[in-house]
Amino acid sequence: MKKIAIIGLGTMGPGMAARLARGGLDVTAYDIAPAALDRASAMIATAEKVLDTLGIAATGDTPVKLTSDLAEAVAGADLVIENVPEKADIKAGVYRQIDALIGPDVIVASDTSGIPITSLQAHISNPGRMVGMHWSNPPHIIPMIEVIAGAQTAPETSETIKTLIRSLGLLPVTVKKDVPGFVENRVLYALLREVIDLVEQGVVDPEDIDTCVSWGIGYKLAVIGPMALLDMAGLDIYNSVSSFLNADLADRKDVPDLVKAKIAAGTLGLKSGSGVYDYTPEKIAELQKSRAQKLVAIRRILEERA
Ligand SMILES: NC(=O)C1=CN([C@@H]2O[C@H](COP(=O)(O)OP(=O)(O)OC[C@H]3O[C@@H](n4cnc5c(N)ncnc54)[C@H](O)[C@@H]3O)[C@@H](O)[C@H]2O)C=CC1
Ligand SMILES: Cc1ncc(C(=O)O)c(C(=O)O)c1O
Repeated sequence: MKKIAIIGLGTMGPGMAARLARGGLDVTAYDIAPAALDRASAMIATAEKVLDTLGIAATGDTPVKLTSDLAEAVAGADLVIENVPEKADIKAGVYRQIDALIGPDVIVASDTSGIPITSLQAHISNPGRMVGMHWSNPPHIIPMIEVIAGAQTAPETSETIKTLIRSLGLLPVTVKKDVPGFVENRVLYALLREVIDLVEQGVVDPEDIDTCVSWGIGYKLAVIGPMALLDMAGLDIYNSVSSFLNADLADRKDVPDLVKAKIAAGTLGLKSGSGVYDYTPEKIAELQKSRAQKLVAIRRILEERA
């Protein structure tokens, strides 16, 4: 694996491009939107500084190349990673475009947050070469990457991606069934459903639930995984609490009203300056810097190299 094309340079693409290039890979990145290409250079430069802080030495010195030409991006690529919006029709259109430009042996990976790979690989002429490669945000800092095979993914395709992830010093997690949301987002969205419900019901304010989760279960889970936590608490305790609590937990099937109202108002979070909280441009810059510093410091401790 030498040459990688990244398609889509929004929230995820730039950090991923920087991380792969730091691993010695020859990365070319493409976006359909000129504004995204303009923003990408600064985002890649910021990610590179964080990688320096993480002590991840460069194994080559090929800088990420940016292009507005899809054919140029995928020319000679061994792997194409798709990072376009989480809309099945947009992704399908991109796969059809890529398919006409690449040979049958080129691996096509999707960073989809949870669209089953089996449905996406219907748009690729060699579906055996398509696989899910789900990074976590921010992709240059979080070392875990889910690898998901669709019904038609060849076992060697998944193996090649896992080998690549390990060669970068990152952690592949094999998702054994192509379920919506895979594993990480099934867990995260179970948490987010409950959190939003508690705020909507007036049980707790956003600031307090962030304190509760970050300094309670979040802090603990970084060291003790949830299955290990069951043993630490005692399965008898889980049995007692779950026998009355599970039936009371949020179970709504649709998008919560709080989120629908914010979307209707155009308040999407950091990207629009307001979401659950309000942000100034200065506050966003400060938050991104301090969050990266703290994530790097925690990662160094968890890797026992503080
Ligand atoms: N935002 C997050 O925290 C995470 C997102 N993901 C997934 O990664 C994928 C990308 O997500 P984001 O980076 O957040 O999205 P985004 O909306 O920030 O960026 C998507 C980029 O794709 C570009 N694009 C749209 N149509 C295109 C086309 N036809 N060809 C090339 N580029 C095109 C847009 O111009 C934009 O720059 C999605 O599937 C998402 O679910 C995965 C992990 C975390
Ligand atoms: C809210 C949210 N949704 C999806 C993802 C993802 O992993 O796809 C993330 C993330 O943090 O990476 C997320 O925060």
